[in-house]
Amino acid sequence: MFSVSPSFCANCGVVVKLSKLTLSRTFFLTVRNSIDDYCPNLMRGIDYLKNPQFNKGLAFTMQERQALGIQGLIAANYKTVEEQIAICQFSVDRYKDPLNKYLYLTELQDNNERLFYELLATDVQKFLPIVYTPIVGLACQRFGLVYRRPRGLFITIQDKGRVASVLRNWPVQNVRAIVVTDGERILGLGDLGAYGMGIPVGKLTLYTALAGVPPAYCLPITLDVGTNTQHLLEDPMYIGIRRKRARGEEFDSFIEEFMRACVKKYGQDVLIQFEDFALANATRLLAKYQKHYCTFNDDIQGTASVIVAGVIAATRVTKRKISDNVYLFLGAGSAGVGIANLLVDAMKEEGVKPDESRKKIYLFDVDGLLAKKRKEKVPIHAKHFAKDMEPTKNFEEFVVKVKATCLIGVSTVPNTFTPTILKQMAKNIDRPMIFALSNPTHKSECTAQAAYDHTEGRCIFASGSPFPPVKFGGKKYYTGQGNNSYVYPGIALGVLASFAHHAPDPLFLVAAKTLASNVSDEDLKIGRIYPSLGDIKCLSVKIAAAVMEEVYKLKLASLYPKPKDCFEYVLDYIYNSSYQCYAPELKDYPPEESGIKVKSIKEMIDMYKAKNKKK
Ligand SMILES: NC(=O)C1=CN([C@@H]2O[C@H](COP(=O)(O)OP(=O)(O)OC[C@H]3O[C@@H](n4cnc5c(N)ncnc54)[C@H](OP(=O)(O)O)[C@@H]3O)[C@@H](O)[C@H]2O)C=CC1
Ligand SMILES: CC(=O)C(=O)O
Ligand SMILES: [Mg+2]
Repeated sequence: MFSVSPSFCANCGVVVKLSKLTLSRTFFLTVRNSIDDYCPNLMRGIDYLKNPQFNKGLAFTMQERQALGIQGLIAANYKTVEEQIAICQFSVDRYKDPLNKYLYLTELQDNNERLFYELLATDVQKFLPIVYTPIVGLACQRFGLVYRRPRGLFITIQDKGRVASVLRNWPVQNVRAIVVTDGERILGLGDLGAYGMGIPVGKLTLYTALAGVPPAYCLPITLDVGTNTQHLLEDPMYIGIRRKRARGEEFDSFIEEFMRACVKKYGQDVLIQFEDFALANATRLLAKYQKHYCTFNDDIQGTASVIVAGVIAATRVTKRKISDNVYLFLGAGSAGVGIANLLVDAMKEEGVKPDESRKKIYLFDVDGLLAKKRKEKVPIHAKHFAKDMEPTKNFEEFVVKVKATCLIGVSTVPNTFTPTILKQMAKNIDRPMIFALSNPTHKSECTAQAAYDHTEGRCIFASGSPFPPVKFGGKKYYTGQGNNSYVYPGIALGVLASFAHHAPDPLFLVAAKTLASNVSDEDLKIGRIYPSLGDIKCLSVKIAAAVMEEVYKLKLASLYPKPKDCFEYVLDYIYNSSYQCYAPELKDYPPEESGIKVKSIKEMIDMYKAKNKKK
């Protein structure tokens, strides 16, 4: 903590008084951003209401209303943030259609950013499925309907040659993290083109909600290179350019221009997270840019990290080492091969050589087992996992043949882990591991309940999207969410806090180990191989601190000297979503009161519900 008084406005050169405020470094950075981008000397009172970074709704005190000149522009009543949260929770609950819940939260984010993040923090378990998978998938499919206020930047293939100038239109100057998609493989929903914007927006919302990355640092981008989905090209609501996808040189040179423009505008340490690109481009672009930019592919590396974490945590239940398992994948794309590669790295730490560990990993794609002799080509990114075995397309038989102990579904095809397959897994081993990772929920390879039902309740289960608790043998189990959201926000935070200029694979293994070490015995007892989402922010800070240590070890940091205590440093760095005070000099006034005395958010919601019922 340190005092800042006074500060200097980069826009107009006028000294801005932030006196008498002791500001955390985070707040300082946030305020600086705000000053740079929204010079208070240019802001009129109404702008405090219109700008989601500043807006507090009825939580503006009378002193603030007078000081900012907004008295009368909002209703007279004062509401505490707790009351506002209660109203929001009540409102979300009133919507039955999940898309309306999504819309409500999006509008809140667009109107009052701090309240939005405060609300999310009250119940991550409840709100995550709305702003993220599965409902974000639905929102993407209906994005023409959902799209209202601009959020995120669209750069189209028609902007080729002018990408830098489009990037300049983004109103915030010191962006530090970009999540970019081209919309070709949105969750397991296929090519949604420009409708894919929901994904970078949702992913970056989690940067802030789960890891406290200041929202002003975050820029969601959709590279609109067309779509091959015919019904979208014919959809009158479609918001993207109407053409088939750019491929080959046209696509590659566009991406190249985009990457260079990002670094030119935001510096060499701007973090660029690739999200939901289709297989061929995802693997190729990662290989091309990984060593030259601060970039990672979440579907490949983030997913690998979270699943390896789950496998490590499960060793405490199964009493088998990572290398004691036989891994069988349904799906050999970005996620599948990413996980397989990181499993090999994890087994190396158990003293198993890569050639040996690869023998324990089998992958299937649409054309069956990745076998050297099969007539269909084995994709280049997965060649090292191809087996000297007879080709087969019979997954069910193969589960028996290799006595699989861990099934990993990343195929986008629902219900492919059939009852027969699950029963066989229970015959293969006492505690089979079942990862049904395809998103959103209706794409999952099996449900949590089916996994328990067909393995006599002996499985260890995780899914990409959340499932309700499982009932089996008179007990309730709370299965975990094997989703990259457990790690990518924390990894990004560590990379940003250390000003790393690369984000290589070892960071993802470190994150996996940190995540696994935070799974408690209680978690394992109730069937979860991941920690409760209630502690996710603290977990992200731990992951970020561990990532920072690794960044320094690998000499990738640009922040020197290295902080003495990375955990403390990260804590000090993160965004505080509490409302800020805009009239500090009047701080001594008696506190505002809303007039209704209620004790808790729950009590307030009950009150609203009771009133609503009467009507
Ligand atoms: N839980 C999580 O955190 C994450 C989940 N995912 C989910 O995993 C799924 C896959 O993602 P990703 O790997 O990026 O996608 P890709 O398109 O890269 O890979 C999909 C793979 O599945 C294979 N496949 C498709 N249909 C079948 C089938 N009927 N039988 C066997 N294999 C099949 C494809 O084979 P082919 O190439 O031959 O067509 C390909 O190998 C998505 O649903 C996504 O939402 C992804 C990332 C993170
Ligand atoms: C979770 C995720 O990144 C995906 O399904 O693509
Ligand atoms: Mg993804």
